[in-house]
Amino acid sequence: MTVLSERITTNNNAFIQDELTKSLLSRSLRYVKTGYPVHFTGPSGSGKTSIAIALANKLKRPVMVMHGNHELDNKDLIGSFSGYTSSKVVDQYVRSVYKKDETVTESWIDGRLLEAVKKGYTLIYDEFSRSSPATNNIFLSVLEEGVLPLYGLKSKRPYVKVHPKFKVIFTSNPDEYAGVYQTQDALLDRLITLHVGYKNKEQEALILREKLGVEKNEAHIISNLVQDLRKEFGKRKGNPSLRLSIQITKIAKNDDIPIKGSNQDFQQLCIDLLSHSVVQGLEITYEDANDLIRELCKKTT
Ligand SMILES: Nc1ncnc2c1ncn2[C@@H]1O[C@H](COP(=O)(O)OP(=O)(O)OP(=O)(O)O)[C@@H](O)[C@H]1O
Repeated sequence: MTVLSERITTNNNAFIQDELTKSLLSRSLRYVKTGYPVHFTGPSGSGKTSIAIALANKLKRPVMVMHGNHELDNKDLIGSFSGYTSSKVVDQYVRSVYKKDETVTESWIDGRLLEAVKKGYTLIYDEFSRSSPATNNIFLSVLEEGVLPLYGLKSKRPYVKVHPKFKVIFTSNPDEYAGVYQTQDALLDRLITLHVGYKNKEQEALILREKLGVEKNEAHIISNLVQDLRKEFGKRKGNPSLRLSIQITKIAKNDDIPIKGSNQDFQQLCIDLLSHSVVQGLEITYEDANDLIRELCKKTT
């Protein structure tokens, strides 16, 4: 279980807000505060999880992060019995009298959703569409009726009431819906879905500068290169993401590789980090992908 109790402070983890991001964050905060769960959707590495964490931090409650996956089930969400505990009292106050009192109780461990719902945490349900619809169904009662049904829990009450401060923020990648689980319309109908797209050149360069402390022209070289590659991709899937721009910048900075399109070490670094996605996305050979990346690097100088 991941409970993020500290606010993000280090520069590396800084959440950089350009005008668009600021606006998205303040609009989503308004919706969450009014009681509507927000769902950030967009391609891989576009910043969905980062904005979800930034939004959760604004709510100033403990934050719990849960990652969707096909094995997640009601036991993970509600909880389960983990075994038995027994206690024994032996009373031999009077030597000739032996009295034994033994109690055996099943021990229960709260699941993540139950804990968050009871304690009023902010739950980030990252990549929720990777979990099966049967698992996600439980969110319908939480969001609609404000109760969490306690299947399998041998308690007198069949549900717990949702804490008034409990909030949930969802993220998903629409590219992953195909071939995985179809997102349930009933659940989506209860969420305010906001699209998080790739940043433009300026936004991406700003993040590289402020997060990693590179010079303005260096940040632009990397953001231009990645943006030019995105143009080559057009509407194809697997576009190079902000995550890749960050990786290139971090490695170049860490290893003193000059961030210059004409520098061979820099070109090689870009080839190493970008060629696989270029081969997959553009369906070309590694040789062609390497040539393309090298040419685009040279253009950035
Ligand atoms: N506004 C921002 N400021 C600083 N860093 C950011 C910002 N947005 C995204 N990042 C960084 O970009 C990278 C990708 O972001 P993130 O993990 O949030 O994307 P994602 O859309 O959730 O990706 P995935 O779908 O692959 O999980 C991370 O390293 C994150 O720290």
